[in-house]
Amino acid sequence: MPTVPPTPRGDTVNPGPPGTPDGAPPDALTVTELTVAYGPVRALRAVSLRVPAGGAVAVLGANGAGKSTLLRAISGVLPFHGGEIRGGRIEADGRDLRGRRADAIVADGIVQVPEGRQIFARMTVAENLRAGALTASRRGVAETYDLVMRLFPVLAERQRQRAGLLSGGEQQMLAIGRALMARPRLLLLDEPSLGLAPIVIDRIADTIRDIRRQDIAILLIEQNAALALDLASHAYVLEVGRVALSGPAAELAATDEVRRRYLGDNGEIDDVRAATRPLARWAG
Ligand SMILES: Nc1ncnc2c1ncn2[C@@H]1O[C@H](COP(=O)(O)OP(=O)(O)OP(=O)(O)O)[C@@H](O)[C@H]1O
Repeated sequence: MPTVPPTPRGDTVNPGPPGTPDGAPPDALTVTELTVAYGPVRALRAVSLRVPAGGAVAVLGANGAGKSTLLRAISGVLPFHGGEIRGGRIEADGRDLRGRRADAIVADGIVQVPEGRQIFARMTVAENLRAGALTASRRGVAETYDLVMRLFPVLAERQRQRAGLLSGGEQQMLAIGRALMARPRLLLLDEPSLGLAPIVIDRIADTIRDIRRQDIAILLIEQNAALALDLASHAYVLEVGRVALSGPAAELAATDEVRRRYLGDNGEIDDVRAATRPLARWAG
């Protein structure tokens, strides 16, 4: 798995990879004033956000806020009408993604784990994983496969099993593992906790933390705000297609609005403590 090399800041003789003026790696993703419409329905209005290299950013929002539309536009399956999306592999120096095909964007290093997993049920676990490597160069596939086996021991035990026989949590792990096989620089996660039991969500959350340690940036879309704010260092709140709030995750989690609307703070202080307990760990 390639990692983002540390870049010597301020070194004018060897500024490292192309990127920001101070030689830091370019952001994994920069979205500027993005506007997307479905016919007459404006789903996103001038949305701007960024995911730094190796960073984890969450997008929160109620049903219909535009979260899935944002991911679809980034991954190239939905054309966008206004604004700009830049990102991808470090060598591409923040490539403009307008008009690029979805498979080219995967090859650029931006890989989505779709909502509802969408694994190939009749194929084995190993075949699903290898399918994820189809757009990646052949070099390094075996190493990446080994990394996925280490990250997901449960998949290692079931490599020959048909994917349709896995539990919901295991299928989610397989979907994430398959995305990792494309060796992303940025992983787009669409509602990874959806429909899973709390104990399984904890395991998925641990895996997402492990992935962050591989220097892979993450953009996480979640309705489970407590989980998203726990995993991410920065978050954006979408409301009816616009960014209503953004900031460091721990700060957002402390705002009245986020507590009331997204963390279930209805004045019952015990519930709030339970919902925000993991945040204190991250804030510290
Ligand atoms: N294919 C479509 N055709 C027309 N309108 C759509 C389509 N998909 C989404 N929309 C509309 O775009 C807006 C944003 O939807 P989107 O699915 O991106 O929201 P979301 O935040 O992901 O919500 P959810 O979690 O319910 O999927 C909503 O008003 C929705 O009704």
